[in-house]
Amino acid sequence: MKKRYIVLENGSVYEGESFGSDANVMAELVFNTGMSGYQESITDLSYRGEMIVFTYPLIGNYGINRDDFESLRPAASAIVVHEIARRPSNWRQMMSLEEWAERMNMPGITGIDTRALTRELRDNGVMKAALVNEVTDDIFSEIKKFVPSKKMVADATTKTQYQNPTDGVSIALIDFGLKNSILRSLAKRGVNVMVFPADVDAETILAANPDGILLSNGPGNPQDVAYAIPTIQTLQEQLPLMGICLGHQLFAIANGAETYKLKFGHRGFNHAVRNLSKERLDFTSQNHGYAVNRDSLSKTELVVTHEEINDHTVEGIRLKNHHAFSVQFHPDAAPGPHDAEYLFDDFLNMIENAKKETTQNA
Ligand SMILES: NC(=O)CC[C@H](N)C(=O)O
Repeated sequence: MKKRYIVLENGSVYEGESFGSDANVMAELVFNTGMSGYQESITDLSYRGEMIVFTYPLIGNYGINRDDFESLRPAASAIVVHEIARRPSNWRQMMSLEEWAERMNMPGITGIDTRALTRELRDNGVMKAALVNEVTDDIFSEIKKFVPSKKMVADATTKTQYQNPTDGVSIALIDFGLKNSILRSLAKRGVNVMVFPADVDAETILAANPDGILLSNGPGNPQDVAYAIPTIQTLQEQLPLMGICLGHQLFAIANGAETYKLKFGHRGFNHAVRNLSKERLDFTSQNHGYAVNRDSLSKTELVVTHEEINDHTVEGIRLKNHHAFSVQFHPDAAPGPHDAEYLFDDFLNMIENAKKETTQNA
């Protein structure tokens, strides 16, 4: 195997061995604490522009299967592992992670002390980094100069509108880089899903006559998706609305709140979240580097509904006097626990109640 290096913007260099593509890449280096679920994470479009360090020491031990894709190609820029499994074994396995990385041209590095690397990221915060074949003299200045794309959502979203038609309730899903498991969660509930590109306007959505609006997860900084804000503002006045992850952050911004970048984010699936109204704790699947600023909520009509139990960051909000709420975590799970899936049912109930109110007031 060929030697490869991870070079961090703070000057640290880690040596390992290449798998998959040996192209040089620059991205933000983040860590994921899931003990499994690498296939879902690597293909989750929210990871665009990010290189994932897996803290679990053996990655790839059950290979790649047909069912767990969150999108059909790798979304992460590269992956960093302590040890890539050489002999994966699982009844669902189609091929090894290594083989898939090669086919998909995804760069990877193995043989890294991921514990030391993660500690660096925890102490310093997430950093820009390069995965390279050679540590050149000018690599550090190149990393410093590297600016992550502000068009990640535009690159991840669907280019055309499409539908998963059923006779059920109709939900317009705005795709900021959606995970397949959101579609799976809606399909399981018989929802007629209409998926729209991220830059859709409110008129186009309203013309399709949906019963509710769902804002998906997605990559990058929510402040780079300012073009979606007027659409959200118009739609929340007319229809029940739910937001997930990036969709949650955009819903917050649309209502006057602010977002900020977390030091090292939440990426894993053992993040316990308290539902403040039900006094209920759920283990949740998370993948976010930004969060809603709690202090900024005081000047809005938003209330906090969920918080992370360790760092108390805002994990859910709702809009007073409206059928509209959002969560920072993934009720669709994948990877991770299904504790929070009830939120899709809450949303469908909300849509039912809103319909009843409209009929009563008519
Ligand atoms: N999973 C997501 O939707 C992530 C939202 C946003 N890109 C963040 O990192 O905070």
